[in-house]
Amino acid sequence: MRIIAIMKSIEQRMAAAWRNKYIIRRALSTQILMSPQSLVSLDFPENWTPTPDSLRPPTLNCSGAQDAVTIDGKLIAEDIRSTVATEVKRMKEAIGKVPGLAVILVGQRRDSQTYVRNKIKACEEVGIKSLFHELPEDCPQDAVVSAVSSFSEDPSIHGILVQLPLPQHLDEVKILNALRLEKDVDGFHPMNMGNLAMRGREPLFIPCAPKGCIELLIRSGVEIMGKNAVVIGRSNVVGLPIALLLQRHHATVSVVHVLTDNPEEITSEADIVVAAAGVPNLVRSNWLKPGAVVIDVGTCPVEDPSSEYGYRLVGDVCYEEAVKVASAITPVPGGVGPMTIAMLLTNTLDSAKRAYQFV
Ligand SMILES: NC(=O)C1=CN([C@@H]2O[C@H](COP(=O)(O)OP(=O)(O)OC[C@H]3O[C@@H](n4cnc5c(N)ncnc54)[C@H](OP(=O)(O)O)[C@@H]3O)[C@@H](O)[C@H]2O)C=CC1
Ligand SMILES: Nc1nc(=O)c2c([nH]1)NC[C@@H]1CN(c3ccc(C(=O)N[C@@H](CCC(=O)O)C(=O)O)cc3)C=[N+]21
Ligand SMILES: [Mg+2]
Repeated sequence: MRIIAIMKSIEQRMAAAWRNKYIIRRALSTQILMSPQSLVSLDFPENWTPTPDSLRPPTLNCSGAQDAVTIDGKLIAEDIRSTVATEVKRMKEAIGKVPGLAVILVGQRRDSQTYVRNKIKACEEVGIKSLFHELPEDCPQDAVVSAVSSFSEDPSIHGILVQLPLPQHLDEVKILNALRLEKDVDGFHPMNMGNLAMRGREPLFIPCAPKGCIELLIRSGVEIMGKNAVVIGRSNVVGLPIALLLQRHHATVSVVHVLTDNPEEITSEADIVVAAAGVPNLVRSNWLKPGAVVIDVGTCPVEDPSSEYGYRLVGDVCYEEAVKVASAITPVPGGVGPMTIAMLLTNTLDSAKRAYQFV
């Protein structure tokens, strides 16, 4: 009996030692897992100046007595954009080429028009060439497919983005199939998603908003490894890839959706909450564990005659309540949105570097 007990205890200790070694090895290989070109960087860039807020690392399990730190996505995105600008300049000087992005917008959605405008403006600022192709709401399927196909053939274009959602009558799958894998800067191609999901494989591109969320967490000093993360939403473009990315960073991930029983109960167990449901103010204070880190991806346009374009953006998280409970939170606007655009720029730059074999 005694010998068995001793054997058991040695076995347990060995298992624990192995587990710790495994975790450390994993941490060290995170950079490889993510690959340098698929993430901007896991370290702070040299020219990054921390804000007073970001100097105060969000502490998990705090009492909630203090208001949450605001994670400034706009500031972090600006920093990434300036790094991209430097790289584009270096590329232009060395080989006389610049990255090119094609943006296809079908229809008249006001919010889509704003996002597309922001994307094109961001390209201009960093020296990426952008081509904007606008099509009417009622345009035939063939017209969209042929626009995608012609950009797929154009060697000066390294990224193609078809702004979603498309009008009802269009077949999203067929249209995105016309998009060359090497130019899928949105990361929506099944081959990119499959490689993101599988261990030991690397996608060519990681979807922009999910990649932006992870960058925000890393650059704010939030540890992901070993933490409970809850993703609200499971769409192909946001919820699913975020859940996959969090797993790559060794979080324990739950995904909550419309058919989930007691979503608030599950979410209130989370150290990290990523809300991507598209439901304004869905996440209330009772959904959150004190000290949780909250990333709000939701951008829901609501009528507001007093604002510039007749609407304003509302997040999935009730900010006023969450700020009292969480340890860190992203605002809407000024959180994930600007990061999504910054990641689009880095994906386009990476794609051009790959095309010209420029390091
Ligand atoms: N900031 C940014 O850069 C970006 C913001 N967005 C925003 O993110 C939000 C989500 O986008 P997207 O994924 O495309 O939206 P979808 O409508 O495609 O997906 C929404 C997901 O949320 C789930 N969901 C909806 N309502 C609830 C609820 N009450 N409780 C729990 N889960 C719910 C749905 O569940 P089910 O699957 O069961 O239907 C679905 O999986 C939108 O507001 C969008 O505008 C998107 C991209 C980038
Ligand atoms: N193929 C495709 N790729 C996308 O990446 C994609 C898409 N379709 N369809 C819609 C969603 C939404 N999305 C946003 C991008 C920028 C902001 C953004 O810049 N937001 C700013 C404010 C915007 C404003 O000026 O109103 C902010 O949150 O601070 C928001 C949301 C990308 N999406
Ligand atoms: Mg949708």
